[in-house]
Amino acid sequence: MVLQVKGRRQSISRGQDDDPLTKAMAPPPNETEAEREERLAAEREAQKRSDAIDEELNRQRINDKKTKCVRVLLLGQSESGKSTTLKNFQLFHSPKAFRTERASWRAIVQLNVVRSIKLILDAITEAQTSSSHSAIIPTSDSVSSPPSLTPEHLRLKMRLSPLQQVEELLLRKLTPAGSAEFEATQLSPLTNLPYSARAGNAATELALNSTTPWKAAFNKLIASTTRTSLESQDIDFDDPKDPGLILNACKDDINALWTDPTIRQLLEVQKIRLQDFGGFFLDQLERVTSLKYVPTDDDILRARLKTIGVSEHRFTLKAGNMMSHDWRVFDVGGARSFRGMTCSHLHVHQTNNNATSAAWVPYFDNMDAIIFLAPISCFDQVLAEDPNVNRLEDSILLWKSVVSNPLLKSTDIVLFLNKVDILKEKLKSGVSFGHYVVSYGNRPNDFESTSKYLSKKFAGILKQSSPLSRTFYYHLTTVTGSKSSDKLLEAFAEKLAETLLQGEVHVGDWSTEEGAKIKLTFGPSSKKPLHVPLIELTSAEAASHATDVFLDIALQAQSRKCRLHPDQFATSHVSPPPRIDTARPLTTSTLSTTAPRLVAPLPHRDSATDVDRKAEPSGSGFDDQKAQDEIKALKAELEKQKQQAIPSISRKSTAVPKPPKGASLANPNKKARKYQAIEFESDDE
Ligand SMILES: Nc1nc2c(ncn2[C@@H]2O[C@H](COP(=O)(O)OP(=O)(O)OP(=O)(O)O)[C@@H](O)[C@H]2O)c(=O)[nH]1
Ligand SMILES: [Mg+2]
Repeated sequence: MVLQVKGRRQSISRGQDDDPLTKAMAPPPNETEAEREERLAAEREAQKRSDAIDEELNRQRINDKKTKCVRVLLLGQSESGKSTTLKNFQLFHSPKAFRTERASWRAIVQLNVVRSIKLILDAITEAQTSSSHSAIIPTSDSVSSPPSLTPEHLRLKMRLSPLQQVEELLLRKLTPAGSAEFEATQLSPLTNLPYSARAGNAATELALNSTTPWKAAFNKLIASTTRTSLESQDIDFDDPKDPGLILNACKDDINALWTDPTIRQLLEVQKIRLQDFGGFFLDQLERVTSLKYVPTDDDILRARLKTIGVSEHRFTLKAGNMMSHDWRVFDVGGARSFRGMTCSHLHVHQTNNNATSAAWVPYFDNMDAIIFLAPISCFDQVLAEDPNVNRLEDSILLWKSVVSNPLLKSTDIVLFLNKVDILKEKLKSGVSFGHYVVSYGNRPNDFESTSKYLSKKFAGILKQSSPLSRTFYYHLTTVTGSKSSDKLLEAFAEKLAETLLQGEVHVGDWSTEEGAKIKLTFGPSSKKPLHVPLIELTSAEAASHATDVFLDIALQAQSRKCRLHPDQFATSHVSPPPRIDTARPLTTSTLSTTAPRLVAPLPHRDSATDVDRKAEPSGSGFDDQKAQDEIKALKAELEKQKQQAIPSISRKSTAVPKPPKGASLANPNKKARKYQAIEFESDDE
């Protein structure tokens, strides 16, 4: 009988006999009836245990729902803004935790700077290899003639070679010892380029696996000797191996490269608009390469680090008098290889969207809501993963596959039409939306019309493709955006930080002796500097006071901790703030009056008023009659200045020549053909 069984198995599949699993599972060849009974009983018991575990898991899942845990999944293509949205959640609901990670984000911002420079250096290299250069420049393009590089450009390129070392140092800091967790130490490919030649050379982007404890790894490496006064984050500014030292030493060369008109022209010819890339910080070089640089909240939102895998973040949200809710937000990697979805069933342009790892689908079960991010500014860009696919086209395909997925039929989906700021800027600079989205035709090339058009298209797809009817929720978003009031404050804080860096606040008569009269001078190079003796402080207190107060004002004002009351901001348009003339150094009058003017009239007490209070060194010399008189005189002068003031705070960076606008980012004909292939079911407007 046993032989018969064996024979039957052999007849089913000879190969199975070699399979070790089949061998292990097979009953012993000479099993008796009693043994067989015993084995079957054991198997039944094992099955029972397995069912009990399944039941328990199910119960936990139902309990999760009962305990009002809100589960939100962030979806969208790579660079759509998922992780940035998550950072916003963290910033607003666990700001303390968010800010304790500044030290780690400092390294990411520095890496982003290095990345931008490398992209420029690559562009120079490409220009140098003239034969390939002429092959990739579309001859029909009016701005295609490459500018001539001078020996100075090549010298700059050579002088910036130590940046390679900065990158290595930063990566070593961020990556746990011996691990190869970084997807690559190479930097991002130029994803807005039409040239297929680039795709072959495309290096992978800076990325960290969500399971990599990169922040912890970074923190461990930081010695605790020198600390800033900012919210317990640890940055060792005195570390001789701080990569920021090299970056700081290279800052003039970096600036020379970035502001060079020939280089700007070269970037334009090669259709590189660095400003549109995530992690762009070159317009703020002075600040981000300063030795004491600490990232602001906005910097963290702008810093680019590609997500690999899936990460889960938990918050407790309390809205008004409502019960608090536990939220779980899941952030996934949006690059094609991490989606695990296929769009092959779609009738639009067939994409090579095959899954290599089914990372998204397991998270579809049990979600309360999905936030889907579609970056609408990218209508003229191609995917990093596939330079033949238009990014907007990819977003539409992905949206269609998500809303039509049966597993998600009862899940609410909220659409964020994101990167509105970049879209506005692009349209304003003359890039034609209709050129790429052919069905848009000759409609106005403005934000209102294009965003309305796109929202209707996304709504149409939802309506046609959802298995069950659902409400269309959508928002036009800029997830990196600060409020305009914050922007004004940020401009001020930047100016103040710049002034500090330039030495426009000067600590004189320095002494560590007890009772020494240390003098604080605002705007020492202006006509009327303001001297404030710090007579009531000990020298140690004065030192700490001067450092803490001004670092706090400059750095914390840039964070969202300090807000202008909206009304206050509105009036500042009517009665503009004093002009800070960048042609001359910040004067005493602007410094001593701008800070209180911006933050003091807040109607309620908040962190901003705390900062303000700290900003006035009361009891530290302001009772000095001479100083008081000077302040009065300066205030009068300020009033006079206000009459002539212009309604904006001009910044030094505005003096830097901006790149010429109006250049399209990719080969228009190629993109237009690609995108034309998308069939919107109806084009009723
Ligand atoms: N200007 C602007 N930049 C944005 C906006 N949203 C996101 N970014 C930037 O775009 C870059 C990419 O954003 P991420 O949040 O990392 O994108 P992601 O969807 O998580 O990408 P993956 O992790 O690759 O899936 C970051 O540098 C962001 O700062 C926006 O609304 N405006
Ligand atoms: Mg991400």
